[in-house]
Amino acid sequence: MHLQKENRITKRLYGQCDLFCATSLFYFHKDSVVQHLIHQLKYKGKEEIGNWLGNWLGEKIKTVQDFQKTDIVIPVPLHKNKLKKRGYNQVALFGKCLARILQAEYIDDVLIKVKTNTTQTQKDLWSRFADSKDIFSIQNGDKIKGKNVLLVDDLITTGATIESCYNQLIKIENVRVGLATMAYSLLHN
Ligand SMILES: O=P(O)(O)OC[C@H]1O[C@H](OP(=O)(O)OP(=O)(O)O)[C@H](O)[C@@H]1O
Repeated sequence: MHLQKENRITKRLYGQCDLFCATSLFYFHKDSVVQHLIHQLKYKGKEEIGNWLGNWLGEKIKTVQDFQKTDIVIPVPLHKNKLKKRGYNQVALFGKCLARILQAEYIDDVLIKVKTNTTQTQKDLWSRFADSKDIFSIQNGDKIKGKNVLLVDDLITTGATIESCYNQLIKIENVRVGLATMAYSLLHN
């Protein structure tokens, strides 16, 4: 997907997010190995899976011109309560690997999650968008002024989470946003 500037992700987010690059390492299907992997990473303490997936995707995108434009990698944040409970952000190692390989900076104190939403996983499309609105915010915005930011997450389903993050990031002057995720769900296509 990383080789096509227009791909399933940019099409899904068309009109919502204008991205300088977008890719996902895997497609996500219910009851698949990928679902199992992400489940282990998120809920079973297998944090190191993020490293492995980050290196894997990093090696694929490091020679692609659009991804080379990345200055900063920013993870979709967890709310502080969830971070405390889980012990780690499941996309942190993934993002750090991508930052290292793309020779970019990893920054996790600009985009923050200010409201808790209930897990997206059990919701219909409308609720996902309604509940994702205004749950993120920006602090220390100067750090990303004029930069190309690669936003990273584990999974895109409807794109509501990404759109909500995107809308915050572009509030900062001359920020451009790209996207890299571990998996992309075809469920809502
Ligand atoms: O594209 P979307 O429809 O927005 O869904 C994708 C989002 O849903 C999940 O988060 P969730 O808030 O459910 O995380 P949790 O499992 O930690 O509660 C996942 O980690 C993505 O961030």
